[in-house]
Amino acid sequence: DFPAADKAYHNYAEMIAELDKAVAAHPAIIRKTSLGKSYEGRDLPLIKISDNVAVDEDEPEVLYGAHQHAREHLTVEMALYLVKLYTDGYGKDARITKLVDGRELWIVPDLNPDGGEYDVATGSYRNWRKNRQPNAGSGSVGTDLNRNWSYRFACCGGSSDSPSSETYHGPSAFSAPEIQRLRDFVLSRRVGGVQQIRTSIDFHTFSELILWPFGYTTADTAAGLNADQQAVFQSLGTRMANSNGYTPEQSSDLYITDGSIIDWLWATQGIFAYTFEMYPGSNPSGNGFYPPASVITAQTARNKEASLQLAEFADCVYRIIGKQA
Ligand SMILES: CC(C)C[C@H](NS(N)(=O)=O)C(=O)O
Ligand SMILES: [Ca+2]
Ligand SMILES: [Ca+2]
Ligand SMILES: [Zn+2]
Repeated sequence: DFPAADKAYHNYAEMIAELDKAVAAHPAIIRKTSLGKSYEGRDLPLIKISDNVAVDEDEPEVLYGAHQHAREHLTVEMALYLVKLYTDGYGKDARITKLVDGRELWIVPDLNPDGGEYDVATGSYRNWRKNRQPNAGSGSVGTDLNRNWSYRFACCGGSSDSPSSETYHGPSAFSAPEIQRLRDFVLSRRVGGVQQIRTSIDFHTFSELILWPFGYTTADTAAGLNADQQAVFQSLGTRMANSNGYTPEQSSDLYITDGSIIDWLWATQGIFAYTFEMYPGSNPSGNGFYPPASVITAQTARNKEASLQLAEFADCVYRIIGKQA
């Protein structure tokens, strides 16, 4: 479990219990199902929040994801914050109510439960990043889930071929079961050949950044990402950054990554997908991946406005540059 001082962070069982509490309290608007299982067999919970939640209605869909990287525990707290925001606010806050009535909101609170549990298993942090899948022919364990997506997989020096590396991309794209499960869910949201999910945030820590595609190239525009689309990404990214004080930039401005989730979500599904790197902004005296539990409330609420904007623009993201699709 987490070190005693950090007990306010939710371990896997506590996270599941928190989700079940929300479902019990608001059954008309929230439903918990599953993406399937992690490598070690843990359930990967999938949350849907919407009016008539059991019905697939013709409403723009939004995906919030968290915890691809094990040590980035604050992102699980961010996902739980969003669950509470959209359920406790329903029927009370007009803006929240309008979104829950007019959108279908998907939240994946924990894509890497095996890594997260391993990181805290001894009561002292292990600084673990990857999943817990063994690598054939190697003593090293784990694939970097944010390098295992298939778009431009291992193309450009943005990941490692070495199983012992923190950014090991895995033996092939989609080799990690957790990534297969999230891929399958996103593909299942193609209805009549049209992807219903319009916008997405993948939460990470740290550095306080809002990042948009592409990660695999420093070029602002490229095949599959034209000037209008780049302008949309930049405009919405900047607007969200104005609300939370993060720095908005193209993902590759930080460093080149290949096989990342947002490149796949955009290039293959046309989803306006962002990576949020949360608090802290820089590496303090300690370890930036383990901020004290005392910051959870402020640093999750800090992303309220941006999270709502992402959902509000999901009906037509091009509106933000004054255009239609
Ligand atoms: C999304 C990219 C550009 C940054 C991310 N950084 S993290 N969250 O692993 O420290 C990563 O390396 O996956
Ligand atoms: Ca609905
Ligand atoms: Ca729908
Ligand atoms: Zn990360």
